[in-house]
Amino acid sequence: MEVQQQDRGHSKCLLDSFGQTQKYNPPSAPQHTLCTLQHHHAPIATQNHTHTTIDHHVSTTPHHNHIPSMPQHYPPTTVQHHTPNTPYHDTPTASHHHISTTPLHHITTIHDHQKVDIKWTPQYGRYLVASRDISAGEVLLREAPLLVLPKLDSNPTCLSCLKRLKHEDWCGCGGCGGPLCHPHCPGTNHMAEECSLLRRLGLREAPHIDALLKELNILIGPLRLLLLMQESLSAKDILLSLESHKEKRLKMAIGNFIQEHILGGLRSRLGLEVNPDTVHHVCGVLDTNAFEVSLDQGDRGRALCVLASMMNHSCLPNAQRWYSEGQIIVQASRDIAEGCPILINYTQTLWGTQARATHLSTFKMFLCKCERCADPTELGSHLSSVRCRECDDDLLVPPAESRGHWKCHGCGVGVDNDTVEIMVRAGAGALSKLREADITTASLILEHLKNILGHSHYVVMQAKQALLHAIVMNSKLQDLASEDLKKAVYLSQDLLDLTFLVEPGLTRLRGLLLYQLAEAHTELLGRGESAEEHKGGKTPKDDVGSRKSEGRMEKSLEDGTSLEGKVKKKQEEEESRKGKGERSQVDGKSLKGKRENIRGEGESKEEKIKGEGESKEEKIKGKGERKEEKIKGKGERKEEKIKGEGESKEGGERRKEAQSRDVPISPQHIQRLLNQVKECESILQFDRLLPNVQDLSSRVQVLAAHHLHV
Ligand SMILES: C[S@@+](CC[C@H](N)C(=O)[O-])C[C@H]1O[C@@H](n2cnc3c(N)ncnc32)[C@H](O)[C@@H]1O
Repeated sequence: MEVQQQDRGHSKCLLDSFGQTQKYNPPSAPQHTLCTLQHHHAPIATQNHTHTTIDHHVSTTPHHNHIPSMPQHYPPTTVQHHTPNTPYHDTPTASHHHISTTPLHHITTIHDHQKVDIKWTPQYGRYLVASRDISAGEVLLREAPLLVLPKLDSNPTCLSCLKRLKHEDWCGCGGCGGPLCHPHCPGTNHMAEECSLLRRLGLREAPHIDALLKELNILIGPLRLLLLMQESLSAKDILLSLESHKEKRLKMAIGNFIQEHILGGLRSRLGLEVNPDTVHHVCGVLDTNAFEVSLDQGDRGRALCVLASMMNHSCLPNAQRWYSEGQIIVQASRDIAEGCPILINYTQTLWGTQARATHLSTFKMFLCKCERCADPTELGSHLSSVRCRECDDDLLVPPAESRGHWKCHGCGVGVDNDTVEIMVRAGAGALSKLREADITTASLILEHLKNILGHSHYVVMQAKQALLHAIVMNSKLQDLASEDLKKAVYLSQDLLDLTFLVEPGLTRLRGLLLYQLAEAHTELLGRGESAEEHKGGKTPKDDVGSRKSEGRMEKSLEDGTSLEGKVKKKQEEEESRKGKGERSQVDGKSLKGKRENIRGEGESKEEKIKGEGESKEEKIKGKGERKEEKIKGKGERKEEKIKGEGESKEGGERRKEAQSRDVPISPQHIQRLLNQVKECESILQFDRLLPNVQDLSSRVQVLAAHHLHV
């Protein structure tokens, strides 16, 4: 496709041949999606003028007990109020607010099997609920985004297909000079109107100037939204109805940034006459509602999906989203009963409570009050707890109140928040070095972090994840020592245990960990070796074993505070919660069967509870030994600290011993591996990793045929 100059004096965009009615309409999007909004065209402002006027008034001022106004030209429907059998207990039940949810409703009804409704409460705003019982793994909705945008960072990104480009390695659009991956890029996102406005930035004249690319990067999102609003009344109505937290943001640093750089940039650099209110609103809409997505080619971008953006947040979610073939897919990760909210995680599973709270209050303007946030131990995972330097044996647990002291369960010492923050910051600094680290470096950093923060902290867990990644994803497994492969097996099992507490269900993280576990195990089995199993055998002390430090180890399973106790309790809770779920049958399989699959790896509940590292009996026996070790070990540990080993000598030796011990391959090993790969394949069905999983699955079949003689 050739880039041509237009008569009017501004360039014709590469994508002109797609025509106006195709704008923002991803090729694979079904006809009945939001993209049909393009039928309602408003005239496009002429670009011959020095200033283009985009002047929308934002009428969505959030108000107490007042539902944000929605477009009027749709028949109003009644908002359903939340029923009290859900985590949203404070929902009003008496009052009846009326709201036109129709633009959103319109989207929900386009689906053959409508599974979601929209509800509203003053505290939570609008949110999606399941309109019938849903089983884990079910797809709840698919939606083509209204807009797709580059990710907010300074790297050049193809304006049309959003491919991330190497710094000097891109061609400039013949019109505006903006980055494109190829003159014939098949993407559909860089449109004529945008192209002619961006020309004023001067990228054609100075294409590789960092400052200009950064400017482009911050302006492109709001600009695309403003152009869409100008072009389509329906889109405008919908966008104005989305939450932006404009009023709150105006009082914050982000408000000043938008005023100065975005409003200023749109006006002075692109020559647009824009209403400040509208600009603040669209920026807020993007920050509040757009999802960061992994695009099909693997690059990151932002997608604004109207219906999916109605999902509220929980740090203990029951749903997750994927982006595949130009659509957002929302999938239940756990069973969801009719009327219950569909909740996704706006943050990361492996972040501690303070990190999650900072993100949510800064970018999403709310404080999460979920079960995990309310529990200082984070559901027994101790992801935020740090190593107590005083007694060296136990963990400092965060205070229930934000101002209180962190308390050690073992020696009772109290430490203030600032001290802990310094420790965490020191640890988090080391994490950045882990991104591209090789196995040796990643192992060293992990040991260093354990030494600073203890074994359970989220920074340490992220380091474990990075080491696992370095072993399984960044290396040729055939070239690795069996030691490293066994390490990968232990790390993935440890992280799987953690997800059972803080992210139960059929989640991407579980799928990824199962994949990594199975890859490492398959390579080992191919060598005629096996890793010491998590259940049945003992896990090395520095992994699951040591996450329950001595103090906590002394607690029995029954009191529910040890890791096993939590896991057991969780399983029991799931069991009783699922009692009702038994009635629902999917593919002839009971939910119980599914649950076993979730908990997975083909083992019985009994095995799981008892098998997470050691039997109860061993624990009781171990108690005495540990006490003894504790007394005698103080001196040793001091010495070890100086040496900076970060784990007890015995622990290290036990780990090495466990890793190098020959474990005979049994049919159970093979069966478990088959189950893991099968589960992983079903979890990652929308993930870009799927081809790798399918390849692994074939290799496991061959291995199974060999070992099971089938
Ligand atoms: C993507 S929107 C979700 C839809 C939104 N509730 C609405 O009415 O438009 C994100 C916003 O929803 C609200 N929200 C989401 N999860 C919440 C939660 N767990 N508690 C309180 N507010 C929440 C916050 O205002 C947040 O900025």
